[in-house]
Amino acid sequence: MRIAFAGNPNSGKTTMYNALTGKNERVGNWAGVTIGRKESPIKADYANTTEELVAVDLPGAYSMSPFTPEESITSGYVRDEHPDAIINIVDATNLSRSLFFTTQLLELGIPVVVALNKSDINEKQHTKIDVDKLAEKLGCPVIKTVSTDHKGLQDVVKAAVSENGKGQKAPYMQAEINLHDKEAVDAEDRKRFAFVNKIVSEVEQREVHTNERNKQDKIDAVITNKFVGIVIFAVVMWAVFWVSQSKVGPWIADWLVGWIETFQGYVSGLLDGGSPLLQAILADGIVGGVGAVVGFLPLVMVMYFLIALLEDCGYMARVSVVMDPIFKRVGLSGKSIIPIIIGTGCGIPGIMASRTIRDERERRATAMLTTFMPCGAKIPVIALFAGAFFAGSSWVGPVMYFVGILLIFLGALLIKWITGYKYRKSFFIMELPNYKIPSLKRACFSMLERAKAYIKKAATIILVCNCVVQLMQTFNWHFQVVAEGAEDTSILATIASPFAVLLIPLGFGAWQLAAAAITGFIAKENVVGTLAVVYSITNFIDTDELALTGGANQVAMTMGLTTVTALAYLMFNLYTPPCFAAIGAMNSEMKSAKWLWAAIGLQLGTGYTVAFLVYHIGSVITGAGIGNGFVPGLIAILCMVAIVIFIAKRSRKEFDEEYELHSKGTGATA
Ligand SMILES: Nc1nc2c(ncn2[C@@H]2O[C@H](COP(=O)(O)OP(=O)(O)OP(=O)(O)O)[C@@H](O)[C@H]2O)c(=O)[nH]1
Ligand SMILES: [Mg+2]
Repeated sequence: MRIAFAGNPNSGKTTMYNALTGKNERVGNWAGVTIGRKESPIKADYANTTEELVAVDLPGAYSMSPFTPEESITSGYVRDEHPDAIINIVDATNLSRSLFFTTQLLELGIPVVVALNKSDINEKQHTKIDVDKLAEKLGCPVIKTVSTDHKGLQDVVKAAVSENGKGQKAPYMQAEINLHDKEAVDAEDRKRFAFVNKIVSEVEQREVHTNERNKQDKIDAVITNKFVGIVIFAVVMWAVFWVSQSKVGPWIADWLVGWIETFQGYVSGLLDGGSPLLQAILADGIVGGVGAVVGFLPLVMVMYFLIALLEDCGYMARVSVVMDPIFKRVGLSGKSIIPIIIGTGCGIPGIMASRTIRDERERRATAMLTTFMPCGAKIPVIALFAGAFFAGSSWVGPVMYFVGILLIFLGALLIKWITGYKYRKSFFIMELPNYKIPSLKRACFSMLERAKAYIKKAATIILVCNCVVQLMQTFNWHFQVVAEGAEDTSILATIASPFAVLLIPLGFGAWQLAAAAITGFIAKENVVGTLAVVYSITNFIDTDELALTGGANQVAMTMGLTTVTALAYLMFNLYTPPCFAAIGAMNSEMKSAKWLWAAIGLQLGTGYTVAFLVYHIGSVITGAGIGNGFVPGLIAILCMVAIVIFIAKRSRKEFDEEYELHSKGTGATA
């Protein structure tokens, strides 16, 4: 028997699902946490039958007429796959809104059991709901539950089992209307609301006590204030970074890296005098590769832990509200801020977080732009260049984040311009959940969940690629070990050289730099490791900690970059496409080859243009005059601009035609 869990967003479906199945699916104190359907058997101690009961957790929905991809998953599932029963999780603190959906579910002919969840909050607020009367009005069993305390869950499951196969009479039936006729649908919805409100007025008794509500409203007035809200947000994010990047994170990282170094030394010792192939694969490739990633995994994890706390207490939902007006100007959504923040840890979970954005165009644009925000893997690259070329100046890091934000806004404007956004309506409905004390346990789970995406990348792509790069660096095309001083005969050098030519207009046409940038697409942290190896400066760069350990001047000299070209190269690495794993995540979120290629094109173009501008403008400012390859570089950029204009024109035309057709169809005037 399959039991579907359906209800409004943030009503506690996943909490109940986790309690009944023993799973650990993501729970969060904001609407739209669950984005896909999940299935698992209900534990035997909750099921009073020998039959196997399978629980199906669904994304939250306000209505059976889908408005978002998540809502269509839910309505599609209950309508087309006919579960044997539906447990409708109702947020008891918001009865009238929840029952709208309940009455729609009751029309489907599938047995429904209503779980009046969060009834603990109602008790605290002295709100009384007459359960028997509600059950009678709805024509289905109604049971009070507290999912977080596992209260009432057994009864709910029992009721669902005993309703199986029974007929229920829908209390309200929608008239036959044309579902494409917006006005008719609106009129029907209003009637349904009136019906629901009448029930609520009969079964619910609210004690008018506005104190607590007022307190929350007062806090919200400050936190979501247009100006103060942004300042608070900046301070909160600064604190998150400070704790995760310079306090707790590094302590744990140092400790872990110590262990891995010992292990790497041990493996190298075992292989000493053995085959260089094994040495390249095992000690440098595998152990070194994992070490590089594990080195800053703790930083990312501590950050995710703190973000999870912020989400759970209800703050992140407010941040979306504060940021919405700003993001809306450039055609994104207030919710875009969450992927961008998460993306500062790792682009993959960041891109995945864009899934909760309702509008498809906004969602794709967010997934496309999120990785302009420097991720954790880019921090070692920034640190190396700051150390070697800018005397460790503290402005380098913040400037890179600032430019990242700027590029996100500019990119969003460009996408808005290309896609003819002005014709489209944008909605922003973000319910503000109640504030609550965040759960440490849940923050741990959330942190592990997000870190998993990251670890998976480390265990697969980075590991394999690191091995391949190590091999390509160690051997030449005759598969002989490359002699010292002849590094430019290695496989890697010969592959990277043609790319280096393309980089001359950016001020860094050496094969070593091209090779490092290429390995950067595998994983950005590779840039540092590859530079260390190709320039034989491993004595100054710790390839495990990916950090400059001294000799900043020698490193700068060996690389042969000026401060201007170094800055151009750094920015090129930061703002060109992210690593392959993140591109893979982009692909699965965008679900459109056209958008994916557009994203890669945009990122390549942006990185190239930024580096070009920094190099040539920087050269002029520092008195060196226009740099090398200005004309070919300019031609390349003008070609890119021409392509963008061409695409924009074409898509504009399509939109104009579509819009004209649409306005004629509905009789509206443009
Ligand atoms: N006080 C109280 N809080 C609850 C209860 N059930 C769930 N919550 C909280 O409600 C919030 C939302 O829970 P989820 O299980 O993620 O809600 P959901 O319905 O799956 O949400 P979406 O996936 O976004 O549709 C979390 O902060 C839970 O801790 C309950 O019975 N009482
Ligand atoms: Mg959920």
